[in-house]
Amino acid sequence: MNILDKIVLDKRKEVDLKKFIIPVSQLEASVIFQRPTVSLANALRNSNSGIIAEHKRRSPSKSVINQKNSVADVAVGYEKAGACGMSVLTDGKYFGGSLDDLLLARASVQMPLLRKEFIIDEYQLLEAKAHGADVILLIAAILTRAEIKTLSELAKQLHLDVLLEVHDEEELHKSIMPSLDMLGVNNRNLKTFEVSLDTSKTLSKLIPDDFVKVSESGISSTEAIQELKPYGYKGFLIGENFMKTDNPGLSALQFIKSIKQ
Ligand SMILES: O=C(O)c1ccccc1NCC(=O)[C@H](O)[C@H](O)COP(=O)(O)O
Repeated sequence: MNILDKIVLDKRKEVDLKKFIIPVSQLEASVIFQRPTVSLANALRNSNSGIIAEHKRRSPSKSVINQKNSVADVAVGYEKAGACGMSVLTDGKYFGGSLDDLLLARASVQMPLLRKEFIIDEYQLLEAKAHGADVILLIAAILTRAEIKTLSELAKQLHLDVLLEVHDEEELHKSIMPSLDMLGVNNRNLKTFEVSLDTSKTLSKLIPDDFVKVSESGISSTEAIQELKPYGYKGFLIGENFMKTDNPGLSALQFIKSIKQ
């Protein structure tokens, strides 16, 4: 069984249990649920850095990345650095994240927040909104076309942006539909965990111009950004490169400054 299959099996159990503990009515009644959302797609269209900076403690490919910095400090640092948005991993078992992380980030910054999660159920969209997310991630590798349609259309009704993530051509062809805002190409091969920017380069020409293109994973230098921009990428999702340092906000600041030079 591959890592995504394992994560999805655990996620199904987790979501089914959570529905009993916190009913939808309670999520919808929260004050934060009514908050107006901010579009990450628009922020990326109008930016010349395009950085989406991620809060990431650990991952299946790296057992320890950062256990030290608080999510609030990281969020404030990323916003001051000029990031277009922040990605907050909310999976506990594999990434050491939580919905509390999302809430703490929301309480600390105004920039668009992406709930980085393995979304398989409409309930998780309501949770995302009730914890301050502006954007949700849908991963083509774990969803059918019908599920992508249902989830993305609900997200749009909730005024959430949708970032759809693909790893290959087949996932891309299966997923394209008008209810998506951004198309993310993940450079990490989830079987080997190897990263290659060639994945973004190869798939870029197959992504229609109506979608904001985002390159995800394995970006560790400003040269990589300069290499990807001619392929039409407006967004760059970076986690480990910032989080592995003592001061992720400062690291993002230096990175963004050097892109703009
Ligand atoms: O990061 C992993 O090891 C991983 C494994 C299995 C599924 C997803 C995984 N990562 C999620 C992400 O998409 C990345 O955290 C994100 O793109 C940032 O990547 P990086 O800059 O390489 O930390």
